[in-house]
Amino acid sequence: MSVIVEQLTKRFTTGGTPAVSDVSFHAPSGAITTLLGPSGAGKSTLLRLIAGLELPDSGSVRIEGIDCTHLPVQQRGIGVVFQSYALFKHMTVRQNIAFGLETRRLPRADVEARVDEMLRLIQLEDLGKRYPTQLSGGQRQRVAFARALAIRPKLLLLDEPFGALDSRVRVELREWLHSLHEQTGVTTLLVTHDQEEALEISQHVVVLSEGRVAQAGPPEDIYDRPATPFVASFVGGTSVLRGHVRSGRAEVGTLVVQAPNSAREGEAVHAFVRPHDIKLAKPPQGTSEPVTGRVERLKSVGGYVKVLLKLPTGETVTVEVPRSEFENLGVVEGDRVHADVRTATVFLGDFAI
Ligand SMILES: Nc1ncnc2c1ncn2[C@@H]1O[C@H](COP(=O)(O)OP(=O)(O)OP(=O)(O)O)[C@@H](O)[C@H]1O
Repeated sequence: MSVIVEQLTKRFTTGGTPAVSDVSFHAPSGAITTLLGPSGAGKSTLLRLIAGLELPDSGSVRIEGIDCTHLPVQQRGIGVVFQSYALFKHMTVRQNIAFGLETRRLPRADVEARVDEMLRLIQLEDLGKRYPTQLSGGQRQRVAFARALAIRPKLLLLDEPFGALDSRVRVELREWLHSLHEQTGVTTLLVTHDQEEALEISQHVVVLSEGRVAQAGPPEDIYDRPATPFVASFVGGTSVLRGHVRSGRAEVGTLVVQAPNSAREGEAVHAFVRPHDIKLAKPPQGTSEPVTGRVERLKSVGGYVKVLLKLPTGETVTVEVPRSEFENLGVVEGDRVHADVRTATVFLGDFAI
């Protein structure tokens, strides 16, 4: 059960900028595919086009090999969960889960059995008689999943399903979705702007920017081998440094990193450096040897310390140092330090980001 989207374009205003522009991608069968991108990238519009809640100007959507581009929502075999719970307030949890089954006129006993199965799946067996207002946000969202899955959809579409929840519940439900997916194996498309969520729970990621696909592939590829400066800066909390190619290496500020093989002497470069890919060292006391930069700010964030390093060029680099390592380092704000870049992604050329 895969989804193939081909050259999909959608404009909301005639002659205006398309919300989705010539988008093609493949969501593999049985996998979780995330549509990842910043606000306004076109993620929800794309999901709504696949669901049949919007019609494209051009292009096609194929679900399980069938061209669904112009099929009504009910005939696409999909389940949808939105950010806002969208449960029926006047119905109990059981009635909400049964809703889709009843509209399909299934025998009563089959409906009851399926609702019981769904309540077990979402681990809310004891709450079937409650109304949505008597549930926590996380529980409501689990009911929304049960309702979407009850009809045995071929495809599950999730539009920021954890977006309205606090960060602790979000992380819990992320784990929960992972195991739910292991149990059901339903092909899933998840819209999120949260890169950690995308990298953690999906097997395939489609990064969108301004209505277009910036890169698609397994999460490791997106993280380790970003194809464009946009992907490199959007995924991984990178610092961007400008510089030039000198003797086959990229000199960015006081840092030196590997340049692409095709680099020409003197060519402009942008280096994208991840916060945990820099190693800091304090120069021995009393030496006047040149350093990489000065520690402008230190901020302890849970298990690591965020160090803002100011380079002589005026550029700043964010470095994340594990707490234990930071204590051995012994630096305070204002200290001058050495920095070594373990790895960086370098793009050639002069461009705006
Ligand atoms: N019904 C609509 N009418 C007009 N413009 C729309 C409509 N829906 C979306 N847009 C526009 O299309 C573009 C893409 O919006 P979309 O909601 O798909 O982005 P998104 O990536 O899901 O963003 P977010 O993460 O903020 O929800 C935006 O510029 C938005 O203003």
